[in-house]
Amino acid sequence: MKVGLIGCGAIGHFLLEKINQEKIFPNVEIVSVLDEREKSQPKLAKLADTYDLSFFSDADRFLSLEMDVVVECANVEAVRHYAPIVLTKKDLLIISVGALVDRAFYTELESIAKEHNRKMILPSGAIGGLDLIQAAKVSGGLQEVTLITRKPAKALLSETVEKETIIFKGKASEAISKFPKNINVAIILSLAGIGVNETNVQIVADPQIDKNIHTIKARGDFGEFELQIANHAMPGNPKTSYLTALSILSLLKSMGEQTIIG
Ligand SMILES: NC(=O)C1=CN([C@@H]2O[C@H](COP(=O)(O)OP(=O)(O)OC[C@H]3O[C@@H](n4cnc5c(N)ncnc54)[C@H](O)[C@@H]3O)[C@@H](O)[C@H]2O)C=CC1
Ligand SMILES: O=C([O-])CC(=O)C(=O)O
Repeated sequence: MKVGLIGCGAIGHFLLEKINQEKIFPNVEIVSVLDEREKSQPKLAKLADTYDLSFFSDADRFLSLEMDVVVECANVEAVRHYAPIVLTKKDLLIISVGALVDRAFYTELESIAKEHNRKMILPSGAIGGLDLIQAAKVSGGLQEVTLITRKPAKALLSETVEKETIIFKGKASEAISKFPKNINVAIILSLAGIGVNETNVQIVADPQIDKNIHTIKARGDFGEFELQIANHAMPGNPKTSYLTALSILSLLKSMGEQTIIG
């Protein structure tokens, strides 16, 4: 399976290391990277050489390559900009799912994917339990979903705080507009569950912790559910949890398999 990346920061580098260098999947290879913000040409040339791939800052040339799936690991603006065009040509895995908070945009992407017989693939990212949330809502019986995200204060705030501080309390739709690089998890949880206008979100900046801790609580006809994930950060980006990159790897692996789990 040939993979293209949009964005080559902390997640992109990790995927290159695991897939192209360690070759953890025999039939998967990253063949190309688009990173329009990376202006350092020598750095690009070195990466292209190290990982044996093509590097582009031009989307048309990137998309003209043969690729089975494009993995977005850039940011929500990149999704808004590239997703409609990518989905006319390739399957697209989106990690900056915050861009899908806009219902009209999400519907537009779904209809482009349908028209061009492409798939839009949305990993669980830095959280888990989405299998349960989806099952719980399948016939309408999911009543309440809450996400409490606790991150190191320096990952969320430019100013210092002395003690834990609730910096946001509201719905997922508002949370992502205020913290687009920190709370994509609220949007994937909403898409799996009861939607961005119904999912409750609380964000806590905590100067005492060094992990990204997400607690999900749900209630419905199935019963009650609570799950807490204490994530290590990605080397290279304290805002991003390591599990996010693992969830992309895991989905890429499952795309080549016959059995579906979960
Ligand atoms: N769904 C989830 O659970 C999570 C999602 N995320 C998302 O993943 C994204 C990537 O995370 P990291 O790798 O840690 O970020 P990063 O900041 O280390 O890397 C992002 C890369 O994207 C590139 N980029 C920015 N705009 C671009 C554009 N328009 N076109 C092409 N490349 C562009 C930058 O140059 C940079 O190299 C985050 O911005 C966030 O939106 C992060 C954590 C959890
Ligand atoms: O990585 C995390 O723990 C969560 C995150 O940044 C996001 O959802 O955007």
